[in-house]
Amino acid sequence: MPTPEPPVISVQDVHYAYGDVQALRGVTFDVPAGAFFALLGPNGAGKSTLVSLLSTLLPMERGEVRLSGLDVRRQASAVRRNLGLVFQEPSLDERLTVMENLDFHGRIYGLRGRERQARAAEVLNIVELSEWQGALARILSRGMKRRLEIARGVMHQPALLMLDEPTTGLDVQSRRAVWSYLQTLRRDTGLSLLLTTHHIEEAEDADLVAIIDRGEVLAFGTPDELRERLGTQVVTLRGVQSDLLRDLETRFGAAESSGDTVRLRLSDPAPLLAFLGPHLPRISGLNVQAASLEDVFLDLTGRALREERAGVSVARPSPTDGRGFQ
Ligand SMILES: Nc1ncnc2c1ncn2[C@@H]1O[C@H](COP(=O)(O)OP(=O)(O)OP(=O)(O)O)[C@@H](O)[C@H]1O
Repeated sequence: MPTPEPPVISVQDVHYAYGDVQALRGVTFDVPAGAFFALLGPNGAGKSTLVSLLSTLLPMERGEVRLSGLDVRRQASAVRRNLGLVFQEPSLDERLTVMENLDFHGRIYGLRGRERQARAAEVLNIVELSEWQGALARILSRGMKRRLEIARGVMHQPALLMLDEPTTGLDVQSRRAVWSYLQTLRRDTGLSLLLTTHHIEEAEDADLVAIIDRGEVLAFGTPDELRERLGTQVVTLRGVQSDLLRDLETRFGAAESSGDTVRLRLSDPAPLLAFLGPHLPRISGLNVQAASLEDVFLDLTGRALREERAGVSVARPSPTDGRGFQ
């Protein structure tokens, strides 16, 4: 019988501290090979620390991390060969052409002449940059640069491509293009993806999501499982006066309110909608939606991820800030 493929990521009871700051407190999960996995968490949750341990940029302290069965502690160089990185900050050599950027990367990973050329042509084709192969990287648009970084990230055929906020700074069209190429790569090569993002809608498309906060995994599962755990529809009402809010809370339980906007999470919104009928002339807006990952995040952490991220600035150097392996 063939041995089953090991998980592409296996994290077992991982702890990590920077001096007194406990960044990871016993993180455990497995991601099966071929999966698109999203790591969601607010600023300081421990995402970069986890990603750095996985990519061998930080030394392991306690616990075990494996990539496709390879131990990051004892098989670090094999782990690196199996890993592609796409950084948040641009990391191309702007003085080189599109093809030279790929060629250089291929050389670092020990790809031989003909194999290197063939592979470069293949990945350029996937991201639709073949016609630009002779152009200097400097003249490409932001979206094209990101596509080239993806092509470079998979040039050496890694098992896992790690993407740190890959669509930051891209317009909607370029963002869609990036995702379309990533999906093609997954379909054609069985590549696994690890995404860190604050665009929750990008995580909605993931096969598996981990929500991490203060160094702990609060939830792990498919987006549907996470939403089902919350078990709800979200009803948002606008223009709600305080007497109506009191009435709503008495009948339907605690509501979140901000100004005159009120949100209620209910497994069945029908009784609320029936109750609201006579009050409709008094409210200015009514919306019913299935719970989103944002709602799950809010429920678990008590904070909105968007708010968390809004004030974030990139002051602290990060292992995924574009410098790559030292
Ligand atoms: N080099 C460091 N020295 C001291 N503390 C650090 C260092 N790097 C991270 N930390 C702390 O460890 C915790 C986890 O940080 P980490 O960068 O892993 O979180 P994150 O989820 O990646 O956040 P971000 O989205 O801002 O990158 C935070 O409390 C952070 O302040």
